[in-house]
Amino acid sequence: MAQFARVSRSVGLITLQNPPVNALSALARQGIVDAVKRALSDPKVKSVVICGQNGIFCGGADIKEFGTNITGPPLVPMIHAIEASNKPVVAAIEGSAFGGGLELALGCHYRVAHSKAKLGLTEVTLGLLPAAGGTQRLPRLIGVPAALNLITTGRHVTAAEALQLGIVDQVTDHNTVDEAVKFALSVAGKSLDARRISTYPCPCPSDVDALFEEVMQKVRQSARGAIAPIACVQAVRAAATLPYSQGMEREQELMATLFTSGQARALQYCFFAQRAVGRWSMPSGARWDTSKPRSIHKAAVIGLGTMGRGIAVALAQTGLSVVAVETQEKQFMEAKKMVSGMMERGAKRHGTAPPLDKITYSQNIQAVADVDLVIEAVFEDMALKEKVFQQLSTICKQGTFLCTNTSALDVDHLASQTRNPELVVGMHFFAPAHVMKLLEVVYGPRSSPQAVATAMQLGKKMGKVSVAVGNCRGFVGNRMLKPYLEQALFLLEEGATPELVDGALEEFGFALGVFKMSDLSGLDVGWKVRKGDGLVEPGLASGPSARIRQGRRYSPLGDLLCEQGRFGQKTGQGWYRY
Ligand SMILES: CCCCCC/C=C/CC(=O)SCCNC(=O)CCNC(=O)[C@H](O)C(C)(C)COP(=O)(O)OP(=O)(O)OC[C@H]1O[C@@H](n2cnc3c(N)ncnc32)[C@H](O)[C@@H]1OP(=O)(O)O
Repeated sequence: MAQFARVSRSVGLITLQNPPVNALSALARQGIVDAVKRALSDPKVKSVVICGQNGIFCGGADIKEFGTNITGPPLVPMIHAIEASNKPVVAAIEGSAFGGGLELALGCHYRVAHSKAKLGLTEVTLGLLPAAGGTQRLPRLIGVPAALNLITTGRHVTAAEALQLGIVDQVTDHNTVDEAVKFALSVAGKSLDARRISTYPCPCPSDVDALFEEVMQKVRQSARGAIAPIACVQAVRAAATLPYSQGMEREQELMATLFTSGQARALQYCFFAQRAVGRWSMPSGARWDTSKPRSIHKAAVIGLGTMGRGIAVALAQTGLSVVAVETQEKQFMEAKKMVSGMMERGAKRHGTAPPLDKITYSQNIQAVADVDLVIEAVFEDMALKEKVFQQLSTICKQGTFLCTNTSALDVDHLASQTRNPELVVGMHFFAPAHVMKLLEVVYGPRSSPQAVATAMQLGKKMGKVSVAVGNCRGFVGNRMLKPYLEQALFLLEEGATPELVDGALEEFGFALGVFKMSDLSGLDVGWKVRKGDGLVEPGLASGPSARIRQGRRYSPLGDLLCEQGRFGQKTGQGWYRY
């Protein structure tokens, strides 16, 4: 799992070989330990380069090993042995160096990265902390504030930023291993005293207490119930206030509390689940690996209400040309302003230019004639959607994929309104569509594998976690949401306020409470669906009997709000007043 070779006469080249991401499994760690021993004991080897095969340095510890009886050499002593080596060790970073992979690189004396490489201590995203010395070495290398930022968020930095921060010593556009070998030759025989990060003093501001107090407050607010970011701050605090060896002890102690936590297990489950959904299949036997998607360059969005606006922004941010169609004058003018504002705010956050020129607006549905894919996002009304699909079927060029953003309606019925039902799938986004990661790709019995593959690929390109689901009322996402919404309403009937329920959910870790989320999505959509399901019975006498529908407990509170025209943010009133 790690190959050793001598190159350029005096450089020991250790190549991690554990596809697909060179994760540090027990065998890989054993391979590294053996190869390092060999390099250090070979008198012809004057310096060492560690790299990963297939253009990726290392994706970190092997997450599949977590929760199992971990065997093989542990990471911490392995990295210490590399750092303690009296021959210079250079990490050649291509692709990714994440988690334990970056910690391995921080144990090396030098780091050379390819310009396209990404680096990060990503453990926090898996409910952990960088427990192979990462919380102790990174602050010593780049300072406490920058290290806190990286470790508590797990964000990926580019090679350029890593160079600026001082994480890497050289960035190259050429062959990284060749450059690292050259580098290794140039530093052979030089003193390593100033290159062992664990021996550095931790650069620390004078008022450590105030700094950590402030950071802890910020992290508590943004982490919302997550325990790993808090432990990350505590571990970095140990780096700032304790000698290295004691800091390491603290790091291990904190990791032990996280390692078996429910949060870590859930986040790791989520990591693999998000990858598993990419391996979709259909009842016909069509699969992700046998279905070829088509490239989409130009797309259209029909209907610029709450969802349509978000979808248009998400498509434009992906770099696609977008035709945004809204036939109602008032909504059209409002949407144009809102969409531009959304793109400007997004661009400001990312320090990029807003892709305003990617969207052309029209009040005429004929404007979609030459697009590769249409996403219909008109109001949740079957008759209206039927009409739109009939029109699209005649207007669009041959082969255009026709997608619906319906949250519950029958995709197959919509397909039957078109000449080419095989081109029809659902692309169901969640509000706000330019932010939320989940995308349901809904296939009907007539959807072609290519239509599904194309929608799945487009979703991935848009940064979404795309999940292929069958065609049934509410699909999967809204079926999961239903009991959650129901229980929230029952809490109101039992005396809670929307604010109280939302507060508890947000404290638990939800980005938005259920009532705020419903106001954002629009209450009228669910109302329409409930009417379609025969659940809405206006004018019923109050009291317990009115609260049983179709044999189950039912709360009409959402319906009562909608009867008053309170549809959420878009009407200025919903569960809250705006
Ligand atoms: C007491 C114990 C002490 C331990 C102390 C040390 C602790 C260290 C903690 C860590 O290092 S935790 C791991 C940190 N690493 C990460 O967060 C990186 C996770 N991976 C990624 O972000 C991405 O996979 C990638 C590396 C950027 C590659 O992305 P890409 O889109 O190219 O491919 P994917 O589809 O995501 O992955 C391909 C394939 O590889 C599997 N995989 C990825 N990373 C790991 C990993 N670290 N361990 C095991 N398996 C990994 C992934 O599941 C995919 O597999 P599949 O079968 O094809 O689904």
